[in-house]
Amino acid sequence: MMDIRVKICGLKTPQDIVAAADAGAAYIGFNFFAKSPRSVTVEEATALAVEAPVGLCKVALVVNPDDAMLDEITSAVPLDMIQLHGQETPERVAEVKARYGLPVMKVLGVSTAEDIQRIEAYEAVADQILVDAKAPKGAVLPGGNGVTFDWGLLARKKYWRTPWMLAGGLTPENVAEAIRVTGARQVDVASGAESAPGVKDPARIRAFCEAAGAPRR
Ligand SMILES: O=C(O)c1ccccc1N[C@@H]1O[C@H](COP(=O)(O)O)[C@@H](O)[C@H]1O
Repeated sequence: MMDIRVKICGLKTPQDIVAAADAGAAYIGFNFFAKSPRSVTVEEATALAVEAPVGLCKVALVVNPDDAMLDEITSAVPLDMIQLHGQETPERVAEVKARYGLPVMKVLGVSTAEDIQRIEAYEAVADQILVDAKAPKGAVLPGGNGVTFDWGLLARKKYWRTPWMLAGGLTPENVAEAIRVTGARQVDVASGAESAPGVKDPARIRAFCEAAGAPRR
């Protein structure tokens, strides 16, 4: 069986990074959305990223960032990928890729079949697509809400032009079923690996990676 690549998102402490690396995660995410309980400052992310084990893909999660914000983050934090988690257009995705020379993962929220069609326009420009649940109406956060969507919608998308990752309410308890239904080879978790909002739980990180089928360390 092929290994699944896991992203643990919203890491805030050196212990979180050790737990993710030991559990076999392939990606770690630093969240720069200030309203999130998982957010870190540029200084905090820099300190975490410089100590992260070589080989872990370090991802900056940003929401509708302007160039000034991205300039500040990318000039300080050693990063491997930018995750655009807002309403960025395909043109903006291409612009960010060209300006910063980093792979870009564009997030698209899904709740209906039409949302799946919207993905196509981004496959031509993004290096990866992250498919997340749409945020509930009135939610403060555009992601990280712990809500799932109908995974059957994704099972019907047969052809992908670019690597993609599944997110949205994934937990150690449901991730194996989500992978089975969608055929995802990469999965992402934020709240499902926590004991309280913004507090990662090493046991849940380990359980998530094991249930997903991440390579054992
Ligand atoms: O995690 C957050 O707080 C967050 C805030 C703003 C945008 C995105 C955010 N998280 C991303 O959303 C997915 C799904 O989260 P969850 O697992 O349902 O809690 C997560 O993997 C992050 O990439």
